[in-house]
Amino acid sequence: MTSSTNGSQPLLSVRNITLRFGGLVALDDVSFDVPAGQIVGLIGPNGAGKTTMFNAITRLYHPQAGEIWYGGRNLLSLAAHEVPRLGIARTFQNLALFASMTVRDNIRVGTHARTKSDVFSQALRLPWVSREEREAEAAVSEAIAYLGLERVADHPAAGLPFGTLKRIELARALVAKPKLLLLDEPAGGLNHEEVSALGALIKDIRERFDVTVLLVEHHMGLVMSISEKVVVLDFGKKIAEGTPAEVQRDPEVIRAYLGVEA
Ligand SMILES: Nc1ncnc2c1ncn2[C@@H]1O[C@H](COP(=O)(O)OP(=O)(O)OP(=O)(O)O)[C@@H](O)[C@H]1O
Repeated sequence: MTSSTNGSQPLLSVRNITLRFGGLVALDDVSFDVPAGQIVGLIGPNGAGKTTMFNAITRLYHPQAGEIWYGGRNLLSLAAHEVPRLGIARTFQNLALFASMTVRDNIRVGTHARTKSDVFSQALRLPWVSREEREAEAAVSEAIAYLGLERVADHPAAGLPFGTLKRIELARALVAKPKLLLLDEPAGGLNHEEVSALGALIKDIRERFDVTVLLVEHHMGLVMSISEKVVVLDFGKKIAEGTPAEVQRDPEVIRAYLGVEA
């Protein structure tokens, strides 16, 4: 196994996570750190456990063992609904948008993670509620412009091209003002030009929004070109961790991908 080369503090620290579905061990004693400010790739063949790891971090799945530390808190002691308020946002492999809602309304859903108003304070029209609403609305418009969605902003999401839907999901994650952005196969279904534009976009997002990125992706060119560090899973186990160059020449990784001894 290779070592990673970084000096920054971890924003996310996954410690000895084991998660089983009945007899199937989807994650087997997996540990890794996501240093603050970095782009970290989480890769592995189909069924390796990548999405399961995202679902464990966001509390949709419940690991049987281990800890997930984020900014001094063990996420496993929290409920799923508490996670977005900590500044963790995600996109989904199979998109999770509301088809009949407009693009703008879909993106606005992401702002609920950052606002603190409830039905009572909204009903009373407390002054901070309208300020919060104005700020949220400005963030929605900013994300629409940043991701080039102005032309479709008032269209329903249904029927829009796949690449556009992916950008809408990204906009929805960004308006939540995340500190940690979990991207699940953002390049899936995109063409060659769209993938290279996406690489530049993810790097720009990291700078502009000051986020840390954990990226699940099958597109090796993308992962290797933008990640500072790559973690490799195979059949639920971590088989390698290191810089893209270290991981690419790791015999275990080559074996896992090619199915042959290196
Ligand atoms: N809800 C579930 N119930 C039962 N088994 C599951 C569930 N979710 C995932 N699995 C199983 O856990 C294993 C890991 O799946 P997971 O989706 O995390 O892999 P992945 O690395 O994301 O794969 P892919 O690259 O194909 O998306 C697989 O064997 C999968 O069938």
